Amino acid sequence: MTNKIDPYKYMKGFGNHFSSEALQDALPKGAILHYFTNYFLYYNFQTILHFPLGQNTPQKCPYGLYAEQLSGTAFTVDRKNNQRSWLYRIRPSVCHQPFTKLDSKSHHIANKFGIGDIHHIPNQIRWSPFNKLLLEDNKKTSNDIDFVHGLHTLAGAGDPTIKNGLAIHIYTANANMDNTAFYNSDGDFLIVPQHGRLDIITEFGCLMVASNEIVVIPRGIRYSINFPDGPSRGYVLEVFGNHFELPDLGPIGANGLANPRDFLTPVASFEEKECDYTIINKYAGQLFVSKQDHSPFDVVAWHGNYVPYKYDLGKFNTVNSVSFDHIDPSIFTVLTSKSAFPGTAIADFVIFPPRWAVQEHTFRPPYFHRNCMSEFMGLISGAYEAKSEGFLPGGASLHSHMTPHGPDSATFEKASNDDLKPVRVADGTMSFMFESSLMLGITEWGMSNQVDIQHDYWKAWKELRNNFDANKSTKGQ
Ligand SMILES: O=C(O)Cc1cc(O)ccc1O
Ligand SMILES: [Fe+2]
Repeated sequence: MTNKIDPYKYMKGFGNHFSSEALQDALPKGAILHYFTNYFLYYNFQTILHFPLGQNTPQKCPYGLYAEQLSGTAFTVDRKNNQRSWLYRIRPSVCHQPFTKLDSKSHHIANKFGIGDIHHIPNQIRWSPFNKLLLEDNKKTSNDIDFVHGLHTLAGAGDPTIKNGLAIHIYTANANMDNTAFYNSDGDFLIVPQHGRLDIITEFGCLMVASNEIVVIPRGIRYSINFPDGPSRGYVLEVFGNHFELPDLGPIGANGLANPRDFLTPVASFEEKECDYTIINKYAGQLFVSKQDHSPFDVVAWHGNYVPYKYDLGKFNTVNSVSFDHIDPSIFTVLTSKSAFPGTAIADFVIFPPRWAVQEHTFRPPYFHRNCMSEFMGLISGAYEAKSEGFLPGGASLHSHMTPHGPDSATFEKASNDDLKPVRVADGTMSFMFESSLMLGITEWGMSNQVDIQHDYWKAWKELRNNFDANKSTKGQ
């Protein structure tokens, strides 16, 4: 049995406490045993009245469902940060056979990010689009790589076992996860599809996620991904610590950047399916597999604030300088996963959306800089304003701690001489940055010949000439 509700309906809001029922009254409304006295007729009777009382664990749940809590934060976390959802399901998740570990050779997920485990390199690094995987990976044909097996860890720092750190994965895949679901115990996935839509079935409902949208699936939530457009590619930012939240707005005020009501969470939708089902779990960077005899997507109703959600990057409300100078890219932060140090993220998800550039007497593209943070960038479509060539959709770059970088020679030359009228920047393009306070290292795979590292990337800045003339001052103009 499946419910008749359109599975791709969404509820709006970020951090809301949602309630959703695929069958009417599947959420426990609570029951109160009420002693009712009718003085006129001189008899007492007892009745059960149904009130809209928010009970989570009634003695018996509606429709014979099981109640199950999914905690996204410790029980004792302060109320404003506490995240949990209650799921009312045909069977509790515990109905599965024991997990067994998958051979690490059967997948490409890394679990060690320490010194000596992966490559920490101070050079500027750029990868051409990750194209090779579908054809060459493990000699598989282009017909049989699902999302989990198409995941390749490219970079990372920290350790999921101490809930501190992040990993960056690239996926290229085309096969549906038939009768297979995945959940991650290590961290939350922020998925950036670059090519091809993701048709995602989750315990909370279904999401269709296209390029220029992102989806966040917090740890523990089970899901399957299908690829309705065939071979697909994208980036994944996994954070091991705090969940993603909207950045504070400070002097910007109460509105702007990613507006909360543009985040979409699916409505409840379920299937009652008895069949051989495989559950894959990423646990401490290893994959474990378990069998069960039914679909895990059997949640008939749920309520809570620990949920998957998607966001259309085209809805980002961009702010920037309307006078002069290039403002730091933190103005483009969509979501952040905070560390224990105020203002210092484990990972910020930052985008560079199409916008107007109007700054006067200003070098408008990104400046030359060295940063105490790691900057990993990817390109969804179009071209990035700081690079005239070589940074391509589906490719990536990494500029690590204190690694100098900035506009390439051609961009510098052009922007130093441009007529500074108001212009559209990056029309039709979308690039993004995963910026981290941790020092990112690159995995064996990220350095291997299965990817295309552009070894001449350093030449992007080679043509920057010495323009110095001690006798010539333009007074900064
Ligand atoms: O390096 C990059 O291209 C990202 C970036 C963009 C920007 O506008 C300012 C600083 C910065 O690191
Ligand atoms: Fe940068």
